[in-house]
Amino acid sequence: MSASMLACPAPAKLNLFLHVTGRRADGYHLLQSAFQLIDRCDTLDFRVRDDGQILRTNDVTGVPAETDLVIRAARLLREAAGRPELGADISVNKNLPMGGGLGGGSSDAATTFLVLNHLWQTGMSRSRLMELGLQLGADIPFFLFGRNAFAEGVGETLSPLETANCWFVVIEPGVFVPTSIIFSSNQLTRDSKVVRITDFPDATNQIDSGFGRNDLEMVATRHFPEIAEAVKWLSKFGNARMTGSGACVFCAFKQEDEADEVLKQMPSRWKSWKAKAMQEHPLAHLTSA
Ligand SMILES: C[C@](O)(CO)[C@H](O)COP(=O)(O)OP(=O)(O)OC[C@H]1O[C@@H](n2ccc(N)nc2=O)[C@H](O)[C@@H]1O
Ligand SMILES: Nc1ncnc2c1ncn2[C@@H]1O[C@H](COP(=O)(O)OP(=O)(O)OP(=O)(O)O)[C@@H](O)[C@H]1O
Repeated sequence: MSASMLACPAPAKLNLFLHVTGRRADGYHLLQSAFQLIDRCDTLDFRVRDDGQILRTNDVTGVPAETDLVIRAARLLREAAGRPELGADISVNKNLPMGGGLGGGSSDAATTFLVLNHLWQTGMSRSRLMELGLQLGADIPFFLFGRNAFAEGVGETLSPLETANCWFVVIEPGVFVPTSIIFSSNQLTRDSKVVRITDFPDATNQIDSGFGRNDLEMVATRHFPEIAEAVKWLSKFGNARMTGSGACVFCAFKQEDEADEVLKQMPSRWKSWKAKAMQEHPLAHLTSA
């Protein structure tokens, strides 16, 4: 077997809103969130090996290969398939900031599951891959689900969601936010009222409605003033909020030129960019239901 797939995309996500509605006995939090795919991506290269070795072929700053979710996903898939002879060379080209709330590591892992399941011909269904993904991280099932979603549970109960075909301006405030610090804070409110998926506005009203909020934002902005500053600045142009557990901050716009205008005015101390909403994961076709 000498198959390969190069420059495979691992897109980012934004949490359009994120409510914490409770806490499970194991400490994990019950959430409700709208997950939106955007066209800003990491990319990964895969080359199949037949000697049972799974290797990362490049360095990723701050992520030793042993702890990389990509390597852990490949090993877990091989183990679940019971095929110890399967191997791969994988390179991970990072474009998404770590600890940014954009789900970069989770998306890299999901792309690994999708591509290796295809190249190795391990024949796992999408729902089986989602079960495996959840063992490595709460955001991974969403990227395997393949489309925008209303999420419940710890993020693993997913329903398809219609979202606006809009543009986003995203600010990287330049701080790394460890997710566990935000969730373990005693300042975090954990009692948001449970909403129904039908309460989420339809695609035409989403941008103006400003539905919901990100409950993690209050804690993150107290720990990291840089995030508070970015939210304050971007709020001049619309309904700006943080994604996931931070640090990135975003605002939606109906037209691309509105996003361009905001980027022109952006203070130079922040890295910032625009991205377009995507309706489908670019690799969704690689697996069946
Ligand atoms: C905040 C979100 O980004 C929203 O998309 C995700 O729920 C976080 O997902 P993730 O980064 O994949 O998180 P994981 O690696 O599974 O968990 C990191 C840590 O966050 C906390 N955690 C995470 C998810 C969740 N529903 N409740 C939690 O309390 C746990 O302390 C966990 O140890
Ligand atoms: N391939 C990977 N890319 C990035 N981070 C990885 C990867 N593998 C493991 N990690 C670890 O995961 C941590 C979080 O990275 P990630 O980019 O997923 O953050 P995030 O965008 O805040 O995620 P989330 O939105 O899921 O909270 C990093 O600090 C890193 O140690």
